[in-house]
Amino acid sequence: MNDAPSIHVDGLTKRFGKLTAVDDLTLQVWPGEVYGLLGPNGAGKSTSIRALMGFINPTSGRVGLLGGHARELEIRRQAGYVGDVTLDRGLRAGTLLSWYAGLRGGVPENRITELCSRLELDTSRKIGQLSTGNRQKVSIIQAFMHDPDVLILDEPTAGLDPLLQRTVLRMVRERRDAGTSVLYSSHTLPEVEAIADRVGILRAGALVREDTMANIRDVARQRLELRFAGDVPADVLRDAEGVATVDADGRTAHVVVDGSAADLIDRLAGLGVERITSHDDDLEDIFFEYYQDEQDSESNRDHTHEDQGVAR
Ligand SMILES: Nc1ncnc2c1ncn2[C@@H]1O[C@H](COP(=O)(O)OP(=O)(O)OP(=O)(O)O)[C@@H](O)[C@H]1O
Repeated sequence: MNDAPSIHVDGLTKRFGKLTAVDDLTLQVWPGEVYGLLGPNGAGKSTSIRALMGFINPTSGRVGLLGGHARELEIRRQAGYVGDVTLDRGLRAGTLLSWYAGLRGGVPENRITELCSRLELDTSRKIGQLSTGNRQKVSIIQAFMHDPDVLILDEPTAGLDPLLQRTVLRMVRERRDAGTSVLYSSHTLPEVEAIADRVGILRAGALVREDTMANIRDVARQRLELRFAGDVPADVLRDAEGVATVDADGRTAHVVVDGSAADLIDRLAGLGVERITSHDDDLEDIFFEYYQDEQDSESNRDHTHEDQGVAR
């Protein structure tokens, strides 16, 4: 890992009237890392990202990209952003992409063609005639076309079908492997789980948990369904390390394990297990804990809306 983060947010606070949208947020993203910013609607993800991009001024705290600020042209040239990108509806997609290429100091034509074909974008159509998903593709292509050193992606797969979502995740991984720092905001867990090396959970504007995806997986609960050839050896299962609960139902046992299932699997040898099913909701438990509380606190928050004149 390099010794300086490419993206840093230090004590960022953003208030809109009485509403604290972002509350003392601190995070760093290192070269070659994807940082997943996860949180329910209204948690403050977009506001943090807008401040990071220099579209709005922080109430307090500091933000930085590549040792400078996103408002500096040289820094902006090395950054890619997907989020509130306003696209000129009257222009053809191809013309707009060429214009973006010019802003970036020139991008080889075949790079743009390659991205358009990966995302299946028809560049001859006018932006105003494109569906939401196709407009999102234009936004993604302009962000990736110049192989940026930092990528700030605010819900980049919004409006895309599952196949294209996977293409975008693959594109993000390719940039990450090339050393790009990626801040990836999403409100869906499976997406963040699939892409992030580290994850920060934002709730009511504050970071309530930050950890590596690997650590979160290590402590996450697992729900296993074990089907035995004969009776369920419930006592053996209960004795295994990490096993929280065992429910026997005929020849099937429903077992909840905290963390590693290694000891349980060792003990199962020779006990006639015919089938093991793992339910993929282990991580969701962790996240739902936070989401649940968020719904309560959201309803208590003061939603004073002020137009702060977002600059683009
Ligand atoms: N210009 C603004 N004026 C007033 N309130 C605002 C403004 N922009 C955002 N907010 C409020 O700040 C809070 C955080 O919003 P933000 O858009 O950052 O959340 P988010 O996590 O990105 O949510 P989503 O997933 O829905 O995009 C919300 O309560 C929102 O209503």
